[in-house]
Amino acid sequence: MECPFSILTACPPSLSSPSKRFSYLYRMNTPLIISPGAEAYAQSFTAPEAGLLQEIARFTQTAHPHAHMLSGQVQGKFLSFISTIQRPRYVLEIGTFTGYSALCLADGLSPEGELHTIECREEDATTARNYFSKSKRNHQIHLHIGNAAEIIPTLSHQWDLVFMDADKTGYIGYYEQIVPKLSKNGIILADNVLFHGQVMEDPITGKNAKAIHAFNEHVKKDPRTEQVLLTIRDGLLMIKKRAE
Ligand SMILES: C[S@@+](CC[C@H](N)C(=O)[O-])C[C@H]1O[C@@H](n2cnc3c(N)ncnc32)[C@H](O)[C@@H]1O
Repeated sequence: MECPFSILTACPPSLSSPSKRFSYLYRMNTPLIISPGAEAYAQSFTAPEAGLLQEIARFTQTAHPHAHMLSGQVQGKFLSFISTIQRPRYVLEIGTFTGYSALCLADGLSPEGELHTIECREEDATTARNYFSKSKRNHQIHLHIGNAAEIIPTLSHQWDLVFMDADKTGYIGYYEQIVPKLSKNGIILADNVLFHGQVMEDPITGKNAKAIHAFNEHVKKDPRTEQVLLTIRDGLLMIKKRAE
């Protein structure tokens, strides 16, 4: 009997072969490090997305050639939970894409809070801006267009919550820019730290997987912080300052 949360139920019935189903799930934001069945099960037992997030996800999955970059429902809800529990004043996101994760991170902003999100691709920034304008948080969202490494030093806030989700070779640099500006109970969440499982290869061959592994090592050795690597989606590294 077919498991109700197997790869089959997560795919349109027209996709008959396993390879077609895997490629469908990859495009639909399911990096294969987590089994597609487990991902489908997790999605079905995660609270549904708000209407605007559904709209962004639908648009991205049908119209964007890099739809797999979208955080998606499970990770998005996790970001939203952290934000609503923490009630941050200042949130930083590196890698806006079409705006999905930014709106999740904005969920818990305090009334005077600000979310700063950075995107280098004009086209994606325009898409995100359009969706932000439909959100009740629009007045609290500051979208910066350009290279994150140059923009971060121009922002003088103490960050309560940071989501790092851009070019993987930049992670160590972003981390070093952010740690001195992390608030006392601030949290950094770094995405794709399993890099589709490629960080576990020996030797690691891909440029991005190498950069991510170097980042994971860098954080592990840093006496200023401590971290937990969560196997959500493509891996999320949650980092905070060490208690003094
Ligand atoms: C994985 S996507 C972000 C996905 C988004 N956080 C979400 O969950 O929907 C990465 C984004 O980072 C942007 N990006 C890559 N390098 C960048 C850089 N150096 N500065 C700013 N944005 C960058 C890319 O254009 C892309 O839109």
